[in-house]
Formats: sequence, C-alpha cells, structure tokens
Amino acid sequence: MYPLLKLCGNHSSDDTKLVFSSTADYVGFVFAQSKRQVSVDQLKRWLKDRKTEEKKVVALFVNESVETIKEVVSTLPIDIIQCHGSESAEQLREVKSVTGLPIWKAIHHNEQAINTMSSYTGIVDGYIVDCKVGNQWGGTGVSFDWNYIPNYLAEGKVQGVPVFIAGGINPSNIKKVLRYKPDGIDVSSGIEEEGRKSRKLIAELEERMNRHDNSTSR
Ligand SMILES: O=C(O)c1ccccc1NCC(=O)[C@H](O)[C@H](O)COP(=O)(O)O
Repeated sequence: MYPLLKLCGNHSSDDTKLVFSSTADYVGFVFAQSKRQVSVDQLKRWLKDRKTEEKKVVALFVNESVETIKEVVSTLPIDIIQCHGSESAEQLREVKSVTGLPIWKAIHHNEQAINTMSSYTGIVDGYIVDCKVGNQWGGTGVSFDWNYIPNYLAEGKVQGVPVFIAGGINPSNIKKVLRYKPDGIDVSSGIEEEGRKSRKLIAELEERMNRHDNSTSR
C-alpha cells in the first residue's frame, strides 16, 4: 500500500499545473507568511482550469484568525485546513465549527510532542509531524529524527486519524521514510529546484514510491 502523498508549498501557476498532473492525493498552498505564500486571488486564477475534484486542496495557515480562515475557505475550493502554528485545541474546535471543514494539525517534533498531540484528540482529523527550525514553522527541508516516527504513528492510531511525516523528505531519502509505513508523507523543498516545483524531482519521488501505475487510473 502506498502512503498518501501531499505536495505542499505550491506558489505559482506552473507549480499548480505540475502537482495537479502528479499522483499526489493532496496539494497544499501556504497562506502564512513565507517565501511560498499565496493570495486568494492568485489561487483562484491557478485553480480555475484545474479539476479540483481529482485532488484534495489543503490551505495552510499559521496562527491565523478564524475570520481570515473563514474568508479564504469560503472563496476557494478548499477541502482541508492545515494549522501549522501553535494553535490551541480550543482554537481548532472553533475553526472546525465555523468552517465545517476537516482540520489537520502540524506537530513539531520535540519531547512534548506526543502529549501535545493527545491534547487535540477528537478535534483534529489528521496530523503532519514536521521539524521546526529556529522561528520557521515549516518548509525548511530539514528532517527530525525518524526513529521517533513509530511513536507518532501509534498515537495517530489511538486517535483513529492519519499521520503524515514531513520535513526534509526528497527522492534520495524517501525509501528510508517509507520503511516506517507512515499513513502519508508531505513534501515541499525536496521537490523544488531554484524555488520552483520540479517535474524531474516529482517524477523521481513518484518512481521511488512506485506510484506510476496509479496515475493512469486517476
Ligand atoms: O512551506 C512553507 O514555506 C511553510 C511556511 C510556514 C509554515 C509551513 C510551511 N510549510 C509546511 C508544509 O506543509 C511542508 O510541506 C512541510 O513543512 C515540509 O516541508 P519540507 O521540509 O520543505 O519538505
């Protein structure tokens, strides 16, 4: 079984075209402050000619107000809201109740991370376990210690929700992370060349995940 694949941080019309022609299950767009930040108007244009029902579109926020999140998701065909900051369980409950959309929470690997995860039990619909570097919340290209992956997967199982592994995954190390059998993987920097999503790197990633057969039946 393949893990689910999320390709995140798409920030141009070309990136969007590429990831929609890939075998990714989820395509992610960053609304938070970042070199990959997108605006509602840009995304409206880029998604106009895409068959958005073929992929799930994920909107990523960092410590954003409920009002702004509501505005973004009511204007665009967003399927999932990903909160990638230090949002509390109560804040996520409110986002979920106001938008009616599934919520994924990023968990930044550290000694308290499993406790943090359990504080969201029953509220969130999935997790992205990522690496925090300095004041950057994500998209760093840096991996955490993958020996901890089984602990995160076990907590996801207890909660009955999928756990995606993120942070520094690329075509060269994908085989290693797949050995842990994560529910999903989330990649951004590892499929970029000169800051843009690369057809070649996406193809290499898919090749190493053996997802080619799948793409024809989607
Ligand atoms: O991608 C960003 O620039 C970003 C900025 C602020 C918060 C989160 C961000 N990205 C989150 C993602 O979903 C990435 O896919 C994830 O962090 C993995 O990134 P990478 O290590 O570059 O593969």
